[in-house]
Amino acid sequence: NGTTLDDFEVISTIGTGSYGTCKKIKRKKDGKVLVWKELDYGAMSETEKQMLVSEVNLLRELKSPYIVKYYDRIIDRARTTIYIIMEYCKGGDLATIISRNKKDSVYLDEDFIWKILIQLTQALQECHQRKNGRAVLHRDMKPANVFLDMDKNVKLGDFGLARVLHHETSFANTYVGTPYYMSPELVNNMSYNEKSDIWSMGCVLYELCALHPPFVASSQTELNRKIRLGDFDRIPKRYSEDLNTIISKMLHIEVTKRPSIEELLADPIVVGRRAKMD
Ligand SMILES: CNC(=O)c1c(C)[nH]c(/C=C2\C(=O)Nc3ccc(Cl)cc32)c1C
Repeated sequence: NGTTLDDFEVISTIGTGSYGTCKKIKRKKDGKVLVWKELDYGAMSETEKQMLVSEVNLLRELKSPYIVKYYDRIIDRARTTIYIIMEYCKGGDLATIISRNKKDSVYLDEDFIWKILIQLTQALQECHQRKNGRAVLHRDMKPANVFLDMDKNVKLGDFGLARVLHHETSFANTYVGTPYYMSPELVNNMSYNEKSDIWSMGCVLYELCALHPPFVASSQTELNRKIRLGDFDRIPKRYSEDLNTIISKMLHIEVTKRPSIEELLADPIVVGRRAKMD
């Protein structure tokens, strides 16, 4: 592709994480506002670079109104940096929204939470539909990886990139943040599967209601114990039994009892709510 860095103007830096830096940019030819993620692959092994390439290619394949749109990529060999150009999500990330509402002690509206529930489920449906045999598991669904566009529609971001960068050997593995959203099967060192994404989605939706994760502890060991037990308080009473029922189903500690994406979308409660929204 003929895209170069000169085709864009950097407006501001949005965030910096273990993955690299996210910047708000403007495309000069038409003024369109986008973002790019700058990833320095200088310290990556050949394997990690291959993984990064395949993750970016997967991102290109995923087409859903509820997944951040991939536009292009630029490779600057002189700076060993890859720039991944994606859509701008004006509403920001759910982690910021949750912490702001928590600070102001303001609960989020139930309708807003249902909209996120339904759109996140549809985003995962796109991921789990096997792409040429490969299911793209998100692996790192958490409030900081769920974004909103200017109409407050969900944009699921940060796919396998997180996995590539948390690849044990890369520097990015300097462990940041507590794994509140780790599923029981992962705590028990079993394999990650589609149902693990359902569990994480349940944690995100629970946190949107309660403004804190379902399982909180001051140590990893204590957190693992709580996750294994699977006991959590009901979401605040201002929220309906229907919402509590659906979120509780997603947080079933037994993988087999946890609904799949298809089962969630076919659940009468979800069907009923979607009918009211469309
Ligand atoms: C407080 N959060 C923000 O201000 C914010 C805004 C306005 N946008 C973002 C993030 C993204 C954004 O705007 N587009 C994105 C595409 C992919 C990924 Cl992984 C992230 C983004 C963030 C974190």
